[in-house]
Amino acid sequence: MKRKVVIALGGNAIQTGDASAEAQQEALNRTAEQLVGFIKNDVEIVIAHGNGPQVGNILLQQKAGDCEKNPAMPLDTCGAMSQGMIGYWMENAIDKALKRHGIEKDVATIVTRVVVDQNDPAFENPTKPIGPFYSEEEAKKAMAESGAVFKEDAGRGWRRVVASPKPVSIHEHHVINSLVEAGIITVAVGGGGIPVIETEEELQGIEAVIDKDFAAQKLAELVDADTLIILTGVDNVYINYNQPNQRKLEEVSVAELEEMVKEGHFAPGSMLPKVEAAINFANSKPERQTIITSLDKAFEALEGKAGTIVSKKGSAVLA
Ligand SMILES: Nc1ncnc2c1ncn2[C@@H]1O[C@H](COP(=O)(O)OP(=O)(O)O)[C@@H](O)[C@H]1O
Ligand SMILES: NC(=O)OP(=O)(O)O
Repeated sequence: MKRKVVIALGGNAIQTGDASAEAQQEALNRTAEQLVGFIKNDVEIVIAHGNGPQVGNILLQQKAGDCEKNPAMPLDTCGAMSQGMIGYWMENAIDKALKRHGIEKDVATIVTRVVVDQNDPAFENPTKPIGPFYSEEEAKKAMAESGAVFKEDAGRGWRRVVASPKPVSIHEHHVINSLVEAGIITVAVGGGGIPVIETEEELQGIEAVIDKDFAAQKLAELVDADTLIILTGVDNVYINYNQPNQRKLEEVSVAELEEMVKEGHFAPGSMLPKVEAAINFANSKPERQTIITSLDKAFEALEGKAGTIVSKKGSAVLA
């Protein structure tokens, strides 16, 4: 049986500072080249990606110009725009990479709606940073003028924050699974998916941005993937991160990682959601594993030779 892997791409896979279309497409060309390793080895992949910088910028662009003739779109619709934009760039980048390697395979993007609970406490406490960074002075001025919430983002500056409810279900998961089973490289739950709530009549968009790591975890469960790979800016997860006594996690069990969460080793706005998503997926079935690593190490990690590998039984190897 072929391996089925859901890959969640971190921010640096798409944007490394320069927010222009050219720079983001260039970053995706490099990302696609790394992903070819999976395809060459006959691994079926679903690609999920973030959208924090992009959806924030799209939201800002809504305010430009004549808002009567050119009305601003709400955040859920901006999320859909970011899925289309990044999916389009990703398709181009993957097509080019496949061509360079002489591989014939199709790639498709699914505009994905993700159902959330309208009573999720996240709606009362916005935490998801989107868009550009500001100085404290600029952020406080924008808060006073617009009522939007801005918070300091991990020592990097101030950013707007919006609600980030947990994904409950993924409306298009059957379609996504059909594509993957048909051997099509599938881009899905972009930006964590478009947040919707279920009413009796319809799926209704709601203003929020879902965390892509949690959405990728939910999708990996629903398409019955064997592995969830969370790609980010580091090769491994660390305990005592950035301290003289930091230690790299290689193979780790769910129970061991849960203990480390309790000890406060993982930063809430960055590594903690990844670790939580990793635990949830690995815990969902004994044969499932989650890998957290960098894009460069992704394929090596799938072979068990790199990254932090989380499974139900694990075997904590602290290097
Ligand atoms: N305990 C930890 N171990 C490893 N990295 C950590 C840890 N705590 C925080 N980090 C930081 O979190 C980053 C990942 O979060 P972030 O950049 O927000 O994610 P993304 O790649 O999805 O954009 C890592 O690149 C690293 O700098
Ligand atoms: N939606 C989301 O999780 O985006 P980032 O990964 O860019 O924060």
